[in-house]
Amino acid sequence: MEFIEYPDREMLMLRLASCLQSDLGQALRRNDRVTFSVPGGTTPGPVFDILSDVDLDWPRVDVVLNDERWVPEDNPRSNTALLRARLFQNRAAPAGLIPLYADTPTPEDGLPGLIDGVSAHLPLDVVLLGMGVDMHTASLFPGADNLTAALAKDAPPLMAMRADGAGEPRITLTAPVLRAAMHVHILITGAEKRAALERAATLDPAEAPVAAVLADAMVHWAE
Ligand SMILES: O=C(O)[C@H](O)[C@@H](O)[C@H](O)[C@H](O)COP(=O)(O)O
Repeated sequence: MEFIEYPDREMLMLRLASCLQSDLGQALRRNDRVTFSVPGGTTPGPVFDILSDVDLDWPRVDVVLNDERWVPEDNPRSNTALLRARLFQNRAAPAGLIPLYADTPTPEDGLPGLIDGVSAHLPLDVVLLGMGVDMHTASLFPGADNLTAALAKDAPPLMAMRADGAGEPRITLTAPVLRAAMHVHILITGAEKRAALERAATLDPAEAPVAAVLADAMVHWAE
């Protein structure tokens, strides 16, 4: 794991966007199309704003969320809506979107079609992840009913997850798919998440799911 500390959040977002642009550009020189996986949540918006206007062959980039809450795009909790508002703008507007939501009553009903869609774009080339203070990443939550299955080497690429049993239904990329990416970046801010990340580095993924992807990750942090 490489840990990079930035003097402030503005510099963090600028330098991380530059790293991602470089990794994506490298992948585009090797492949006709590249797959870029990104988080939802409240932290990555500024990186998306910067990335949306960097010089890349965006029509050859396919974007897939790390995870999605099982809500339609008109719901304020939708990560897909976040991407449309903050990343699929400017030069990045023509990038492809690999869906992680389908209009079915439950995630389990939508999974087969979504798995087909994601599988056609594996392995991931560049992954940006967030992390919660509980050391979850994507929707791989400590204590989730099927976390063991989502961490297993033979996990399917996507699984339905619930944070704690009856929690909000979500769909998440699983640990082996995230770990197999050519470049893995983790974006965290604040002292609490730094402490949580340092703790996660000493724990098993069953207790700290982010530990499943730390080994080859580049962690980007500012206060
Ligand atoms: O759907 C989501 O919320 C994300 O994919 C999730 O894994 C996120 O990265 C962490 O929960 C951190 O979220 P914040 O950036 O809001 O702290």
